[in-house]
Amino acid sequence: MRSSNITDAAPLAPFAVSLGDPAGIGPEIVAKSWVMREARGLPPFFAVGDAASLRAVWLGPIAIIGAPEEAAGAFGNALPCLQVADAGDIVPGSPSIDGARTAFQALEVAVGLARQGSAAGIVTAPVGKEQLYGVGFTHPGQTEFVAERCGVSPHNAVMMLAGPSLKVVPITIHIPLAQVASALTIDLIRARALTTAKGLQRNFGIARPRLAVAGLNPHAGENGALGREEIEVIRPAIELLREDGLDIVGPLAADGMFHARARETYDAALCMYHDQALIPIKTLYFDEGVNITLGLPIVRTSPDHGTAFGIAGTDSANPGAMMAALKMAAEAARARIAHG
Ligand SMILES: NC(=O)C1=CN([C@@H]2O[C@H](COP(=O)(O)OP(=O)(O)OC[C@H]3O[C@@H](n4cnc5c(N)ncnc54)[C@H](O)[C@@H]3O)[C@@H](O)[C@H]2O)C=CC1
Ligand SMILES: NCC(=O)COP(=O)(O)O
Repeated sequence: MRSSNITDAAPLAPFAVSLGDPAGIGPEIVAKSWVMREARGLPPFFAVGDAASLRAVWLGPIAIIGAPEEAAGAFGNALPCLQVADAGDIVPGSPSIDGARTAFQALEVAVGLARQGSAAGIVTAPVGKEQLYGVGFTHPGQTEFVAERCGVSPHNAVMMLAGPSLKVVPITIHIPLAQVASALTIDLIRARALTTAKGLQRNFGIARPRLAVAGLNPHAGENGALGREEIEVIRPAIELLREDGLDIVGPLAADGMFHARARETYDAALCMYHDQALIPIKTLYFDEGVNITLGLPIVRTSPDHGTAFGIAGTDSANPGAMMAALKMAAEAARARIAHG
């Protein structure tokens, strides 16, 4: 994959890191990232959530801050934490209603801080979607929530998962597999592709992004013998996107487009459904994969993995993806400054 030319000279405000579900591994990977801040060259950041969720899994220094402006001064000596709610009794691995409410509130506060310019962007630790749905969260995921708070329609907010040699975009995201074919429209593919191309320019400094589009059906439909979505929806969308000026190929057979040589031919793969996109990236880069939302006025990244309730509280969570998310957030913020 081509590398972008991003300077790391620009000074940045600290990033707001929502701690996610207090009973998941979010607090642990945020604390471990703070410990590794100098070794990994991480940008300054502050946690947003209930400091008790950090204390439940970590003995290190925490500085409770009253405002984001206090974070930069505290960051060198302690993990700054903006206390937003009381999650009640926190038992790592056992999610609760109060914990889900705290995760929701932390996300809300973090987005607000980034929107008002008090944070350079947001990095979101994992939430339990089932738990959030139980406390009135009506969006499929954090991606759509952040988009709405930023005034961006969900069609124009793109979920991209990124690792060192692969970037993928699911065109449809958190919907049942049985609904994928009917949810795929020319307009949706076109909106996602245009946002992806702009996002690659703006956040990664890739001047002329090359996009590859997967088919939906086996062998990209075999000219209609194995399904007609490629002929009726995907190919017409690609033709329109070429008229829009994009460098774009497809529909490609999905099973053959993720090997190493194929990955060198494009900057991002547009995939038709969640697992078509996320299986290759998580297989290659589970411990360093980053979920970045394109199309927003603010920078938002997240580790690619979930809450891992099964290992929460065991001190075995790998902070690699969280650290990669922090680094990518800083690179995206600097690229936006450099490229406008
Ligand atoms: N960005 C987000 O907020 C995301 C949230 N989720 C949520 O997470 C919950 C659990 O989802 P799962 O499908 O089980 O995925 P998961 O990513 O939480 O766990 C999958 C497997 O990977 C392991 N794992 C995950 N992160 C790890 C880390 N940093 N270090 C070591 N091992 C790690 C887990 O122990 C488990 O074996 C669900 O409620 C889902 O909604 C899932 C993906 C992303
Ligand atoms: N599987 C990716 C995922 O669940 C991330 O969703 P989001 O909460 O970042 O929208």
